Amino acid sequence: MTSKVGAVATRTYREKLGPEILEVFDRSYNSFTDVQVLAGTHLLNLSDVVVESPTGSGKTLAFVLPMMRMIQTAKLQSNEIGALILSPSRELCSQIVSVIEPFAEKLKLTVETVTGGQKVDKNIKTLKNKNINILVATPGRLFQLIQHEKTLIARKMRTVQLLVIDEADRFNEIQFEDHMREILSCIPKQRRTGLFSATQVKEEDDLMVFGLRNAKQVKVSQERNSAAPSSLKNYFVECPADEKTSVCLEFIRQRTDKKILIFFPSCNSVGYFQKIFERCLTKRPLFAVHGKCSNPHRAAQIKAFSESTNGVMISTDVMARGIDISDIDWVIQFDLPKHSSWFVHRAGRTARCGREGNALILIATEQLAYVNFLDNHEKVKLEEVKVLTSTSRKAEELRQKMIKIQVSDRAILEAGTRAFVSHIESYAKHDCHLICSLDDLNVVGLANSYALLRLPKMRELSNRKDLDQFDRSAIETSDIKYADPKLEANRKTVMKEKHEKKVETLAAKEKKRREKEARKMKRMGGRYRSGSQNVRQAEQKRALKRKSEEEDDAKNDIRLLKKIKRGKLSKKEIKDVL
Ligand SMILES: Nc1ncnc2c1ncn2[C@@H]1O[C@H](COP(=O)(O)OP(=O)(O)OP(=O)(O)O)[C@@H](O)[C@H]1O
Repeated sequence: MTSKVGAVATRTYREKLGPEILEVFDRSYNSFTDVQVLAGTHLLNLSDVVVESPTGSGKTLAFVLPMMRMIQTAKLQSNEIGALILSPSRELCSQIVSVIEPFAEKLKLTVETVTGGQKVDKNIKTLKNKNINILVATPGRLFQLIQHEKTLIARKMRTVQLLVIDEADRFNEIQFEDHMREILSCIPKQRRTGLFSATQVKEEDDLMVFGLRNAKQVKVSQERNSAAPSSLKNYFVECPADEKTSVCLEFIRQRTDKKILIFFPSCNSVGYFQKIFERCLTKRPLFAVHGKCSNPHRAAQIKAFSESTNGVMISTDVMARGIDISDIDWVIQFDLPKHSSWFVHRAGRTARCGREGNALILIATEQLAYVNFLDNHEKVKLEEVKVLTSTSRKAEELRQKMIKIQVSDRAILEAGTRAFVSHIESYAKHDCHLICSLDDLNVVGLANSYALLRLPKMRELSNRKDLDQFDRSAIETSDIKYADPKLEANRKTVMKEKHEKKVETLAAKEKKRREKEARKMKRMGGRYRSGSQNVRQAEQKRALKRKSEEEDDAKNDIRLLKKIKRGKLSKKEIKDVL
């Protein structure tokens, strides 16, 4: 990496750090990187800093070195916390601690971490009983501890000289805002604050939340003002959506001696493709991590991948930021990242600190606009490559193989469906939906890349007209068994119970229907009966009425006849009668 910082500034900075810190630094490094001199100088001059420097440019030491010096000169008591470092993931926290430890050992300072995945009561015991000079924490866990022990934590942190926020632009995401506010309420305002990231927040009010005072802006960029290091070559390969998995595998197969990191959109995608890749890349060491794995598993997988020479790691964005594995040759992105700023962080897992590195993103034909977007908005220029060994015939052969793998174990069938669902859900939320919308995505093609046997019903796909192009497999999925005998036995029991419940429900429905029908007939019958009854009654009434009318007529006639016989009828009356 060519340095743009002058020799005088570098020398002055070295002198400020003091002999003990330099002794440890000189054991591992020949010279400072630019960001280390620029950011370190400002912090030691007691200025707040907002630092933006490409991935892999040495930002960790850019805050660790001045931090150690600040604590050393503050002459803290053994149980006083001098610095608080916040980082978004437990892996990054442990990575930062590993950089701090050699310096802490030399200066006889103590470092502790509080992160997710650790037991809360263990964290509280550590805070209560241990001497801590440097605390490295994930904001979520520290926030949780403050909820439990605010007084204790505020008391422990009243001597904090420096607050460092690593991957700072992440902390502007909604879920961190409350955490940040609560944490800042526990540390002194007269501290120094340093924000570090390869893609820094720009808006003033986004910076306000961190309590900065007259912060110095440190921007170290290389060509085209990009957050990507100049030693990183970025590529894209255009492929039909239904050939993505095939292209990805062919690309890996062509690089048998390379260490490759592949980003998938979700935990479920990582879980599913781990099972597929295990059966397709049989000779390659394969590793997988995602946010739902336990701490020990994640740490073990990352360590094993770091130590491998040609390993393939499939991961979610839990490895997208900060993770420092120096000899990754290729980073592959299976699909667009959820946030476009993450593209640089993902790709920046390679080409660390001046080393060469390559990154590839798989772009479906309908996503090509993303290439220009990256060029214009993330200052990242992508060069097109072809994966000539991947053909539509090979993609279909792979799809058939993936179907066979799913048929061999229901757990993989279900993992594939969950993976596809979470892929679509993630895609529906990415921040470039104006240029790469879900509506434009070839969902049926992507479903074939996942080798789905059935298209799952999803709210996100409910209005689509193209789903009937999906070739629904003739395989009866309900016949696919779990490979795990216990799961299969349980499934059979569940299916039997479901069947019996269904029979019962149908029988109950039928009974209810019959009863309802009977009641209806009864009502109808009654209404019918009462109807005919009424008719009869009406007829009877009419008959009675007729009868009484006839009787009245007969009586009138008799009365008239008598009048006529007695000559008592007037001419008019005779006329009326006739
Ligand atoms: N002065 C230096 N000389 C040589 N290598 C260095 C120097 N400082 C740091 N490195 C190495 O460079 C690599 C990247 O360092 P670091 O992880 O701090 O970069 P970063 O800028 O924080 O990257 P990211 O943005 O991905 O978090 C590490 O392997 C580190 O050991």
